[in-house]
Amino acid sequence: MEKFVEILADKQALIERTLTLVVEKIEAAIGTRGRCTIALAGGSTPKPLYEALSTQALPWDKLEVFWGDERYVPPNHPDSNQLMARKAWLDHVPIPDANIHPMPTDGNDPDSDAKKYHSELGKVFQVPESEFPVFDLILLGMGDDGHTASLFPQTEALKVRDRSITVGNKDGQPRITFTVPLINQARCVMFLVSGASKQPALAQIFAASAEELDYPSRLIQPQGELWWLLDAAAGEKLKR
Ligand SMILES: O=C1O[C@H](COP(=O)(O)O)[C@@H](O)[C@H](O)[C@H]1O
Repeated sequence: MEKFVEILADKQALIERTLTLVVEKIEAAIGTRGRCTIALAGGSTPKPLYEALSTQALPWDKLEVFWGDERYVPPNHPDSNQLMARKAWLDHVPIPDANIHPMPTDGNDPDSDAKKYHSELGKVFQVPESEFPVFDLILLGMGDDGHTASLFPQTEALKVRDRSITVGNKDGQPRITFTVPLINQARCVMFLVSGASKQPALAQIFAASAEELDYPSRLIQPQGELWWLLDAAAGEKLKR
């Protein structure tokens, strides 16, 4: 793993730097492999990044878009990570619908929907279901509690090692999420973190030792590049 940590002056600088890196990674993947497989983060932090991506001229038909996690709500629900990314970015660029792979969340069976998405990954990546696909780029956020994707502290989802997709648990509510081994297979993982409320968790995640099950983002150690992109408010204490 190659690890990079950057602390940017403010949220705007964070978004601009991330935009540059994401465009570089997309172009490099398409140049090398003919397509780019990307997984998107939800939450509030990446929205301006997605808005900025919507203004770029990229070979959109070469992008295969997935989500790293999803709230278990219908796709038109205000909490849907898919809806946010579509409104901010995907609805504004000529990306074929077949290249957009939302997590199924409108049934009544999160376990079965997690299995369906696992199968969908196998088909798009053309790997047997027993193997973990290798994403070109996985975008992640981090919650104030150190969770990433829908891998929440002290939950069963953190221990899943035999499949790509599982059911997360946010205060008793199910979510669909990438598992740790799937994320760790990626060529590049980028954390995008903004705001002072993230400082306590970041201190634990960057500490020499801390309980991984309490701070799930510590479990993210990809075989490729790991980027931590922070604004000054989030990264202030890490500078000292
Ligand atoms: O619930 C979620 O939270 C995290 C962090 O979100 P943020 O609002 O603090 O940026 C996010 O990465 C995840 O995808 C989302 O479902």
